[in-house]
Amino acid sequence: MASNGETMATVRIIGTPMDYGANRRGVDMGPSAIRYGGLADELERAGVESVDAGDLFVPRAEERDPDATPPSEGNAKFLREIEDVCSRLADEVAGTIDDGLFPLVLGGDHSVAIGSMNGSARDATLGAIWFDAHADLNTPRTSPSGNVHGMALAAVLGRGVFGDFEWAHAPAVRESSVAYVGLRSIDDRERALVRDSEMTAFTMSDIDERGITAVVEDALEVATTGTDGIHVSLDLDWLDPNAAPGVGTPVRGGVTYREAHSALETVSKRHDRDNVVRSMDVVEVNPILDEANETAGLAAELASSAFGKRIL
Ligand SMILES: NC(=[NH2+])NCCC[C@H](N)C(=O)O
Ligand SMILES: [Mn+2]
Ligand SMILES: [Mn+2]
Repeated sequence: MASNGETMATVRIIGTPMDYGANRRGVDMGPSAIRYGGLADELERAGVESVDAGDLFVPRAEERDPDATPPSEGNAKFLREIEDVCSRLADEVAGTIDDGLFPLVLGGDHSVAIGSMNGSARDATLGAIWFDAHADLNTPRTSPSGNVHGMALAAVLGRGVFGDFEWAHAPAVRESSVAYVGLRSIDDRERALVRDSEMTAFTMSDIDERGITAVVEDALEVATTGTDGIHVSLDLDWLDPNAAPGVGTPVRGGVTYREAHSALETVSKRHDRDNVVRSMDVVEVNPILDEANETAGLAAELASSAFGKRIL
């Protein structure tokens, strides 16, 4: 993530057009919308080389074999479809890192992070920063919706039934190395899970009080301490709906356009110094709900800020 591309590895874009985790509502069109929103140009302007691996194959649920294992686990909708996609995504991400490239995964709903993080954590202990309005820490037992995007982080951490699923649980991601930034919408049963966890949770109130830079610097400390590198997971509903209307689960009171850029620049500056970021995903862009592709364009811009784009 060097500002002028001196030390930044080539970025490999991996589209994952999956909407199963959001109960199939259009977020599968995110990868095309983000590309159309100017991702390659934005990266080029940041001085970052990129290659596009195209999109992972995501079968339509109607085509699944009716004799295969049951589609869901308890209340978790489309869990088998998500397992199939995330297992292949994990291989892609791990292979990309092996090739010395930097995986940038375009979602898709937030359950793609299960695949990205499992791939990134295959040969390394991995910290993470979760930029999101939501904690995504439900399990099939606690989820009010049954939507796996609200369980993505719980899956990676092996909580509840996910502890039995090798494709979901990444033991090389320790809870104490995960930091949330920007939380503001947590379900009743999820609140205790977050409070009792070993994760560090920076809410919107923390950002109000301390400013985005101090909070992101602390989050970087949490995620880099005792790990080989970090995963950056960017859910576009982290931003205020004024800036990012094209998401399935918008929540008022999010970060502004400027705060978002500033946060990712802070990540990028740290990466310039210490080469800490291993992988990133940009998720939850829903073109059906967007206004003239604004949210997808913003996703492209924010990715390039993360990779070193500067104003001057
Ligand atoms: N990645 C997301 N947008 N997650 C939204 C989750 C919403 C809610 N907490 C749920 O479990 O259904
Ligand atoms: Mn999320
Ligand atoms: Mn969210």
